Amino acid sequence: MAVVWHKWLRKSILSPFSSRAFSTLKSNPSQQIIKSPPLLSHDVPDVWTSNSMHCDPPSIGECYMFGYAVGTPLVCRGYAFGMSWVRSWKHGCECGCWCGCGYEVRGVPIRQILKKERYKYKYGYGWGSTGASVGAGAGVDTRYGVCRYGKFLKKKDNERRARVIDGKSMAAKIIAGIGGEVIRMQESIGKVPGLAVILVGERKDSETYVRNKRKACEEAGINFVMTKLLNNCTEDEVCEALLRYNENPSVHGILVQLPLPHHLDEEKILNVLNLEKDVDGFHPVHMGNLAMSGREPLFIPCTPKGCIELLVRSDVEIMGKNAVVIGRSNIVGLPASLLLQRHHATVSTVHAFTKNPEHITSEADIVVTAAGVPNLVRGNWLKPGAVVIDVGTYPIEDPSFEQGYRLLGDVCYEEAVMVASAITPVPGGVGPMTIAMLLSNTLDSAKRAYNFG
Ligand SMILES: NC(=O)C1=CN([C@@H]2O[C@H](COP(=O)(O)OP(=O)(O)OC[C@H]3O[C@@H](n4cnc5c(N)ncnc54)[C@H](OP(=O)(O)O)[C@@H]3O)[C@@H](O)[C@H]2O)C=CC1
Ligand SMILES: Nc1nc(=O)c2c([nH]1)NC[C@@H]1CN(c3ccc(C(=O)N[C@@H](CCC(=O)O)C(=O)O)cc3)C=[N+]21
Repeated sequence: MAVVWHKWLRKSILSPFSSRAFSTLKSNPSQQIIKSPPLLSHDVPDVWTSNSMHCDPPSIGECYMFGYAVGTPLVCRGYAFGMSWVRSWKHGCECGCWCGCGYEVRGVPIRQILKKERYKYKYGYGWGSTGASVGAGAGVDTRYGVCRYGKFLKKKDNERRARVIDGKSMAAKIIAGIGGEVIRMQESIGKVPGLAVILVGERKDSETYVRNKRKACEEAGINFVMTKLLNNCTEDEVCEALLRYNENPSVHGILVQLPLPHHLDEEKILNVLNLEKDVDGFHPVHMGNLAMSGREPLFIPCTPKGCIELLVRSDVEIMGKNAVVIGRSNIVGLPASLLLQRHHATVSTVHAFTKNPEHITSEADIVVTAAGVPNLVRGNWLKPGAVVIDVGTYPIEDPSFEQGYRLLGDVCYEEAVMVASAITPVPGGVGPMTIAMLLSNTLDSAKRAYNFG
């Protein structure tokens, strides 16, 4: 492979690098949309952390390279690029190299990583080359942190950075308000709202989300109960637990934590849930009412409701704006589109079969993305000044984090923050608001049950 690389280098050394590299990248948008497998490992072998000129890939994957390197099968999925420059002046020259890649190195999704090397020679000419570091893709450079490149390089970091929409503190305020209402309820009628959660299996991320829900309930004074079932439990066991909560008058909201293990029929189970306690708002009756004008659903799904709250509380006008929702799932994308439409936005949907998603997205004033694909939305997908709500939460194993994993959003944050006017972080954006909305739905349900205004 090194031989091919050198041939190509000789042929291309005089060609202008950057425009070619980026236009090739741009004209191949499909390379940017690669769905990652679930729960990945961080093991990048040492060979990728050396910066030698040698680059025999240890295994075959997909890789696309630009600049002074050839498209080569490698362990890097997505794309990698490398480029060199030589700038000469009267008595010397400057040269250097950049290399980087996107998406995945040995299955590890990463933000755009860049290594930048720069050399100055006082006399004569020289060239910087990304050498084997290009050949090796950015696996070499995962240690160097997040890059800014191309047009993003030109902006100063502290200028034009988007406002960060702080979902965590917004949610804390909402939960405190709910707490106040719970006290009022308790003092007037001696009752408090109750939330029941059914958790099947041992997914670490689900356990964290449920733990966060319990903690929020405790803060607000909402009674929290949970049934934990084994991964291999039967449908009947789940339904029995559901039926018990359906009948229990001190439970006003029931949530079956998704995803369920594959052997369980989600639709069948959710159909058992009492409509008046379906605080997730997933039942077709709630969705139907959400979709039809002039009707009010009993419950609005928590995540899309949280997205709207984030926009409204950040003073982002929705009416008359172009909104793009990436994803069309029953629990996030579809209800988010319906809700935005209710708020009089003009809504486009982008999904896995959408052609030119970056073009559609780049016309949006508001982008809500819920695909579950890390780094799907790049800086150049966004209209300058757009507001970005990143719903995506993609867990990747990371032993350095307390829970053993960390979360990635759908948006390449470091790029988007230079283009957007406001953006939600992951974590700390939509997630906490989802929980606040769950509590709000539970409070509403209890108020309805006790006819308490
Ligand atoms: N922060 C929070 O509170 C919450 C976060 N989430 C997160 O949001 C994300 C989405 O969740 P959910 O809706 O349940 O996921 P689903 O997998 O059910 O749906 C994903 C949607 O994204 C679309 N999609 C997938 N890949 C692409 C792509 N490359 N380009 C464009 N569209 C794509 C799919 O299209 P198609 O329909 O064509 O397959 C589908 O409509 C996940 O990361 C999830 O963890 C979910 C709930 C709450
Ligand atoms: N029936 C059902 N209803 C849901 O609403 C539901 C579900 N199933 N299954 C999974 C998704 C996902 N979801 C999240 C909730 C909280 C955070 C959350 O608290 N996130 C924190 C970080 C959490 C962490 O540290 O891992 C944050 O973004 O700051 C994230 C995601 C609800 N969902």
